[in-house]
Amino acid sequence: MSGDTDRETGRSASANSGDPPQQTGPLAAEIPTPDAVSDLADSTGIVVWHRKHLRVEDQLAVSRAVADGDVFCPLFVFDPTFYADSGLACDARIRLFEEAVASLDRLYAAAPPSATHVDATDSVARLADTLDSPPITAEAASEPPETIQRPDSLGLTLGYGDPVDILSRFVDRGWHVITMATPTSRYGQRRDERVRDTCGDAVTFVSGDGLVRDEEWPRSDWQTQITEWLAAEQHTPGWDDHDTVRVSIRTGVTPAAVDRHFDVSPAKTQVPVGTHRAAMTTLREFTDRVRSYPTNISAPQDARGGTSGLSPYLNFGLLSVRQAHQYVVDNAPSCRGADMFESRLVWNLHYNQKLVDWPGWTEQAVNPVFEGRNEAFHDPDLVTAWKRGQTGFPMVDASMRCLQETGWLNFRMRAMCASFFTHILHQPWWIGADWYHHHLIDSDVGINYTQWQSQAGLIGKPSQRVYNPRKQVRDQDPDGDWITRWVPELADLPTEFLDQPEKTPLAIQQECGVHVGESYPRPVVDFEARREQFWSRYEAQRSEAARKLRRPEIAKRASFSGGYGAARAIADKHGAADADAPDGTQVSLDELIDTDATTAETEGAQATPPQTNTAESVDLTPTDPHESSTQTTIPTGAGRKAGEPSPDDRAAVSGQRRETGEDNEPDKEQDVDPTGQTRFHDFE
Ligand SMILES: Cc1cc2nc3c(=O)[nH]c(=O)nc-3n(C[C@H](O)[C@H](O)[C@H](O)COP(=O)(O)OP(=O)(O)OC[C@H]3O[C@@H](n4cnc5c(N)ncnc54)[C@H](O)[C@@H]3O)c2cc1C
Repeated sequence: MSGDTDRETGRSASANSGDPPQQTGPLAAEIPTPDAVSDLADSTGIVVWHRKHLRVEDQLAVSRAVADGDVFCPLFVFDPTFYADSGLACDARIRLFEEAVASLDRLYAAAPPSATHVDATDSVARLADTLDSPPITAEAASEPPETIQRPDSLGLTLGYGDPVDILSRFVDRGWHVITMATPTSRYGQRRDERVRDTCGDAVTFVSGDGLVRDEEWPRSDWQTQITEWLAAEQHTPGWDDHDTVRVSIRTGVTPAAVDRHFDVSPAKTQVPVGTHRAAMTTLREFTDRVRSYPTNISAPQDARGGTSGLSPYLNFGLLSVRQAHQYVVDNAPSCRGADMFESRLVWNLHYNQKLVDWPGWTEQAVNPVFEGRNEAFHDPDLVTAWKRGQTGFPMVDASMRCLQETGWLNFRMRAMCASFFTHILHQPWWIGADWYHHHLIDSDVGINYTQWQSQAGLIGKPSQRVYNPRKQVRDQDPDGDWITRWVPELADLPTEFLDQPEKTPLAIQQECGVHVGESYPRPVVDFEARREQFWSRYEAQRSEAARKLRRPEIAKRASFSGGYGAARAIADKHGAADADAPDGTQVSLDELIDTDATTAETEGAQATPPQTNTAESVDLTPTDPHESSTQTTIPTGAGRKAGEPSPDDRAAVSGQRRETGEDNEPDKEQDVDPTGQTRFHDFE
């Protein structure tokens, strides 16, 4: 990935300049040994390290700690890295997160067993040098709101500094650490590796989120595993079944102090509050109106109050995906809205599984054929026009302004703006993905970056979506209510010109006082010409990209829900005829054995005859020298759902919405292929 010039956090530079703040509590000497707290000899002390998964119910680390520990200490560490420029989160998301930590603190404070409090006086004193220092921009810092204040009786132990350092202090004092594994990349991945290296056997990452880890082919039978996990009993901490003692160390660190120190000043509007009560209320209210969900997904003004609004809560884990799923299954009427919602929760898992399978999604194009795509066309002026909502395409501009002001957009508008950025403006995908990641209050790395790569067409599937923002005006906002809410300078333009203001006759512009090119920009690019350029460039790489999917390591990265079988089916059907040899693709023994069965299952009646592999193209040597060829696992693709389109593939299946009201309906223009080549019907 090239430079960071297009990244923007919005945080004032001064807040992060100068020396990094001191590490603070709890200090090693202030951490009691487990024996000292429980009065039992050789007692087991467990720290539950919360990162995401900010809840106590259906939280495997919490349940394990309560069951297995004599003493347990729930801990959250404010990591200054997330507040620094490199953190990439807008202040609204940071505040929401702080609210969630404070809310978790209150949940613990109210939960049995009541805590043994330990005062960490040295840490508190050190705070004077760090968090209690005056805010950087005194006039800008307002008093943090009630939602991030701590309760009198503390629940969590709060630390501030490098989590690795603080966790190792606990380990040195005889504690074990348990935490929920989370799909991470970049800094989070490196931090987790440092924790493993530093704490060794004393730290356990548990996989309690339904995702499949530590398997060579995680997508093997994935759908079945997910379905079973969603229906399985939730993890409930056995507060009453165990005599576990809870410890809370009073360090003086509070969400409010951290917030004030970093001058967190959310500027967004309509942002939900980050409490567990609000999460539950949101879920209940959505369940009550779930019947109308299908008709409220596509139009941005309907979606704001019509989709669930649960994404920030699911992202920070105030609710688990399973809790939301089971609540709807148990309480919603049987209807299409409930079915659609439940399947979207599976999509959440599907995309997060992708990040588990390959953390590189944030940095590299998943298909190497597309690495560096559009870098040569990088045009900072076009990027700025897109970010600021000044492209001359009203639906794009309304969406981008709405994103910046509220931190939320519905799926269709997110996808349309991503498609426009990469396919029409021809800009590097990661700049747009980082921009979304900064502004979205629900930004989930596992969904945002994988969706971006998918929308940008970097996977290597033959199907592509190019949204037409003019058509979206006609379809989703025919009266222009939403557009003129966000692009008020078009309010007086007659509605029939809102899809293409530049086509408004001059006399009408004169009459209504909207002068295109002055009060509102002309289109920054020629849409049709740009779209044609995109298609021809894409066609030139399409078969090579499809062919790459045959390589096991690329198929693993792409992480189709249909597993390796789905990737190979695409390669066989759309890759170049000399599929294997030129790029040195290595095919495992089991893959060869499995070819017929898998291909037939994935493609059904349309199965492409299996390729005959030449001797040169086949490497029968297992890549791991410790692994004999018989130990090589069978690549996925077997099973009932093999080769079935993944959620993103489904987006390419036409006609679905007309029948189902599905949001992912391809637009009519998309079905018309100007070059006469296969686009949308490949998976039908
Ligand atoms: C380019 C792009 C970036 C995106 N980035 C994010 C992101 O960072 N975080 C995020 O939660 N969603 C993201 N989405 C997916 C989707 O737009 C949001 O989940 C949805 O708009 C959130 O609103 P909601 O909770 O009311 O959704 P609902 O329609 O009520 O859906 C319920 C939940 O299902 C999941 N879900 C819904 N649609 C999708 C989808 N297409 N893919 C994966 N999961 C889905 C989410 O967890 C969501 O909260 C992105 C989509 C695109 C096209």
